[in-house]
Amino acid sequence: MKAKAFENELTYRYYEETDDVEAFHEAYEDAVETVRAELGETHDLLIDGERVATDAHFEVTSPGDQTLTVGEFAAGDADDIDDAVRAASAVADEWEGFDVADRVAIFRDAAATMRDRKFELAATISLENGKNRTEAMADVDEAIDFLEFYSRECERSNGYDFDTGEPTPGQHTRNLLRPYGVFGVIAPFNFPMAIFVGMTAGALLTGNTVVAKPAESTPLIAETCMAIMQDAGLPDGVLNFVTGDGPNAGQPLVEHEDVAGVVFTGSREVGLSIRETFSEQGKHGPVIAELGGKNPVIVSDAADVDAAVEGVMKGAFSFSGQKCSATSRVYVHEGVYDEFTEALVDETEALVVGPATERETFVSPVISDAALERYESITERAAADGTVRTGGAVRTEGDLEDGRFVEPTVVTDVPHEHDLARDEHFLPFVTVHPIADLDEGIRKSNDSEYGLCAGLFSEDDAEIDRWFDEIESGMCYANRSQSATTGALVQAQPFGGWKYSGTTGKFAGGYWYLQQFMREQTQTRVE
Ligand SMILES: NC(=O)c1ccc[n+]([C@@H]2O[C@H](COP(=O)([O-])OP(=O)(O)OC[C@H]3O[C@@H](n4cnc5c(N)ncnc54)[C@H](O)[C@@H]3O)[C@@H](O)[C@H]2O)c1
Ligand SMILES: N[C@@H](CCC=O)C(=O)O
Repeated sequence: MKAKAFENELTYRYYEETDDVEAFHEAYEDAVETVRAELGETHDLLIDGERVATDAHFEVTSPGDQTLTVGEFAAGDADDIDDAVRAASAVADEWEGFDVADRVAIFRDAAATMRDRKFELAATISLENGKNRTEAMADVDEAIDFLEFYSRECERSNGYDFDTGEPTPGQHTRNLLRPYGVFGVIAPFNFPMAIFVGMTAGALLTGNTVVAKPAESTPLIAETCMAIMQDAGLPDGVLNFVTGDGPNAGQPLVEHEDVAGVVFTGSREVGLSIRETFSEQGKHGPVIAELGGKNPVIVSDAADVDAAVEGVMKGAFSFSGQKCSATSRVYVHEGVYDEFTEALVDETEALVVGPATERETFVSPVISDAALERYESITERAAADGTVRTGGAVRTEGDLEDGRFVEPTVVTDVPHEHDLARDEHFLPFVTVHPIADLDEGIRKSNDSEYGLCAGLFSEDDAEIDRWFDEIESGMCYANRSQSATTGALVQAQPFGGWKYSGTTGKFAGGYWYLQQFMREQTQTRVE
């Protein structure tokens, strides 16, 4: 059955197709200047529609230039979380009672505002989390797509409310999905707009109220999006916003007795600990968690090697590998291993490492000092236990001096069983391994606790069919030179993982996502 067409927001592609790429760059660069001039403010929480100041604050600086203060943000704690959850509980019945058309209208209005302000939003993302301009705009586009797609799905299903008829005379029946109550939304830094907006809208459109906590390194774009949704007409208390860190704001949110469900995207460790907490507390509501990946790509001897090199390079190094979907291990048929590896090294060495806002930059900064230290540690181990074919150094020259810049790194000669090829590093770091045949590639690809994204390069249809059948992965891409494993589009490529890459087996941006935020009820009235 064919799904109803959905038009994705594809901003950069639109400018390319209309032969007006220069206009894209000018609009973005103007927006960077405007946003930069407004950075450095102090930001409060939002609870019950009111701005709430805290005594303690934390500073966020730009990863590409740590002398640039993005802002001072309220350090929310357990008391703030309690106030926010109480506010969300107080309006839960009222919000559930909203007509689905009225809820949808609010989120469509928010999508329209984001569309109008997309260059400002992309510039904010670049300055706050270090994404280059095309990656930042893709983040904005995906947020708009989530709002439009989830709105369409709520409308199409009449808010998941069905008149199930009169099965026997006099029994009038209705089957519907109803919200759980208050949802905690806990977001990661790496898609600070799309994932924050997508999870928040998922919970709210389905009639839950929300307390949202963004990642501590990206509160500004989250606050901007929260304000857009609030201004689009959300009643006070329906969406509450608490900035702060994991232990002091995230953990109390998860543990709060009136929080019925949590939607989380982030590391496996934190996601599983949230599920554990729910289980220990005897909570019955859902923990919808999208977690990490260790995404394999197979390059067969029947591959277009140039396409494979391009796909792996983009999959591994876009946004400096800080994507759960990043290509991180490549299994290459020994017949094309040398050709592939040498070309990958050449292409990687041609990539520009630089500030996110520079036009030529491909490899932008990494998010934190911890990420920088992790890079130093894994590249040292790669040099000791294998061969660093290119990369391996922290870059500090010229205008990179005040940022956290590292070289994209290609490593060979570490065994498939090595930690470097098994653990998620979330950095521009890829290992390449020779294989004898597709069997070995599939076996090694599947030999992982993760199952998020996978790629195959082969011109042989029988190999592709077999790989689709046998690969243990949520997202499977064959011959995708635009990126071997990253860059899913809402509706056509719903995003999620198997095994430890997710807790529910249902994917964001897909047809079975929203139902997770609701529980079923059957009503029978005898007249
Ligand atoms: N599968 C997906 O769709 C997907 C998408 C994006 C990122 N990710 C994963 O996210 C990770 C990177 O993001 P990150 O570094 O922001 O992840 P993280 O787990 O460190 O943090 C995510 C969020 O959890 C909060 N948090 C931390 N400790 C907490 C606790 N004890 N209780 C409650 N909340 C807590 C953080 O403050 C942050 O808001 C990677 O593992 C990546 O693979 C997965
Ligand atoms: N949805 C994004 C990844 C989100 C996680 O980091 C992609 O498809 O690349």
